[in-house]
Amino acid sequence: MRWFIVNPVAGNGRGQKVWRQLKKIMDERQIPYRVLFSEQAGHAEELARRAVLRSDVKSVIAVGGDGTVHEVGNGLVGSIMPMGFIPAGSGNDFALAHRIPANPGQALERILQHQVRRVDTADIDGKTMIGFAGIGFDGRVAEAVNLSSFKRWLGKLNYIWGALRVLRSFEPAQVSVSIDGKKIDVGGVWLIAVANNPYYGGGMKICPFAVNDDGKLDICCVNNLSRHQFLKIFPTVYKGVHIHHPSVTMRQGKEIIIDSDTRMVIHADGEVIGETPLTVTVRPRSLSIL
Ligand SMILES: Nc1ncnc2c1ncn2[C@@H]1O[C@H](COP(=O)(O)OP(=O)(O)OP(=O)(O)O)[C@@H](O)[C@H]1O
Repeated sequence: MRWFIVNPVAGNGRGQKVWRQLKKIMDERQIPYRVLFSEQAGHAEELARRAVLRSDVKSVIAVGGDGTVHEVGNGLVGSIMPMGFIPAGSGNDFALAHRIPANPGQALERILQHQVRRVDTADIDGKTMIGFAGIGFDGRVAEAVNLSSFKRWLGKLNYIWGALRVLRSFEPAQVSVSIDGKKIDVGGVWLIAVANNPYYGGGMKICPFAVNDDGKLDICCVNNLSRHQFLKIFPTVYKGVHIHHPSVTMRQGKEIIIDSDTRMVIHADGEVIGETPLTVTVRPRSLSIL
């Protein structure tokens, strides 16, 4: 039996609408399933953990946005239970990275084919990042977006709205970064992104060469920029050409330890999970996806 974990509030209620379409298809084709709705933040992870303990569950299908992928993935990581994803959120970067169709019927079709792949995730002090994480500016953007009452109306523009809002007050920090044991001190840091997938923030190609089963994390560090310069390179991230800017450094590694002189917010898959200091460690091929 397949379990659907539906976030009804994802994408301004799109989760609920998408579920109605999926239900119709599953019922018409008489495919056995069970549906569970997440009732609050963290609930989808708990439901996914429950599925892992059952021998009658063939796959767990997350219906929502990247936050739902984050929660369901946290519940399944380390197990062999495959995760399917039907995009119904506002950003859907996981879908973009895995070429999952935006059309719910087509995305379901792919899941029903049940082709399992193992992908890397990363541990961040006990929490799991599925696709991407960010420290600094984009942590603050995730915080602003998740607290905002406009979130439901803006869709993909959320992140741009959040970025413009945070830009006014953001102060870069002095950061120490250790990648696989090599430590460097970096001044004027705006953000450090760590990624398994190229996309985040609703289609920004922050780490354009990230590969999700290579056992390595891609790192993008942006530092030493004025507010004006930062605003200027921001749009170039959509095409991934920001990597040529002298203030952008790209690296790869398996373990990244970051500390900063002032508090920096951390997000994983768009969900705020804490503040610096932090240790990010790759977990090679630790999640099965469909
Ligand atoms: N029943 C619920 N009521 C309120 N919040 C919920 C409920 N179920 C899940 N959540 C929370 O909803 C948040 C947003 O979910 P999700 O990220 O899937 O959608 P989204 O924000 O629309 O999409 P995206 O992250 O792709 O922009 C998550 O933080 C999740 O914990």
